[in-house]
Amino acid sequence: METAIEVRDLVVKRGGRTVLDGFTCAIPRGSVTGLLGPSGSGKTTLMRAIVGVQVVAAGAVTVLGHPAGSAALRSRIGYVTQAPSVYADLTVLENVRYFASLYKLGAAAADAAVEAVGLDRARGQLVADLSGGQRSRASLACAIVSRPEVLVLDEPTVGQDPVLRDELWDHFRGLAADGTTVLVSSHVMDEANRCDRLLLIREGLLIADDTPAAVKREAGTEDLDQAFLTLIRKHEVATS
Ligand SMILES: Nc1ncnc2c1ncn2[C@@H]1O[C@H](COP(=O)(O)OP(=O)(O)OP(=O)(O)O)[C@@H](O)[C@H]1O
Repeated sequence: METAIEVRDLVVKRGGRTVLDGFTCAIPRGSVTGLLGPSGSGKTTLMRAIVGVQVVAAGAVTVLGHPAGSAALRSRIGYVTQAPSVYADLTVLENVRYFASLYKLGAAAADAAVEAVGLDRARGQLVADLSGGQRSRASLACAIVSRPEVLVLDEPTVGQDPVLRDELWDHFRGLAADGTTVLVSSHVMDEANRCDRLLLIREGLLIADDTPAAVKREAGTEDLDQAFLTLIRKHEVATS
C-alpha cells in the first residue's frame, strides 16, 4: 500500500520538555487513520508536525513525497484545529465561499462542502450565532472545500450529536474511498472502530499501530477501551 505520510524518528520539544520522543509511523494513502491517546500525549503535536507548523528537534516528516510544510503541499493538505478557524462576522456560506475562492473554486464546491457537514439549514447564519458544534463543522467545511489529498482533523466530532457524528464519519469514509488520506484524532472509542488503522500514542511514544481488529486481538478483548488499557499496561511493563 502506498504511504501518504511518513514520520521517522521524530523528536519534538515544547516548553522545555520532550513531547514526541523518536516517533515513527507510516500512514497509508486513502485510509482513515485514528490517532488516539490520553490528553497531553502528543496527538496535536504530531498533527502540527505533519502539517508543517511545528518546530521539530530531530527526525523527518514526509507528506505525499515532500518534506512537511513545503510550499508544494499547501493546497494538497487540509488541517482542522480544535479551535474552529472561521470568520465570526461572516455567514457559514460566506466563509466557505471565501475559502473556495482561495482555490479558484466556485459556489458549487462551497455548497457541496456545506451540505457534506450538515450545515445546509444554517448556511445563511452568522458564524458568531452558531453553536460550538456547528462552528467546528463550518471550519471542517472550509477545510474540505478544496478536496485536499490529505486531511488532518483534530477531534472533529467533539460537541456533535450522535447522528451528526455518524454522518461525519460516513463522510470521512467516503473521502477515503475517493483516495483522500484522513488522519483523525479522537477520544471516542466507538469512532476508533470506524478507522482502517489506529495509532495509539502515550507520553509521546507509539504503543500500537494496527487495524482496530488487530489491536483488539492483541489485547485479547473485543472492547477497544479495554484493549487500549491493556496495551498501555503492557507497554508500561515492557519499558519499566
Ligand atoms: N504551546 C505549548 N508550549 C509548551 N508545551 C505545550 C504547548 N502545547 C502543548 N504543550 C505540551 O505538549 C504536550 C502534548 O500536547 P498535545 O497538545 O500534543 O497533546 P494532545 O494529545 O493533543 O492532548 P489533548 O487530547 O488534550 O488535545 C502536553 O504536555 C502539553 O502540555
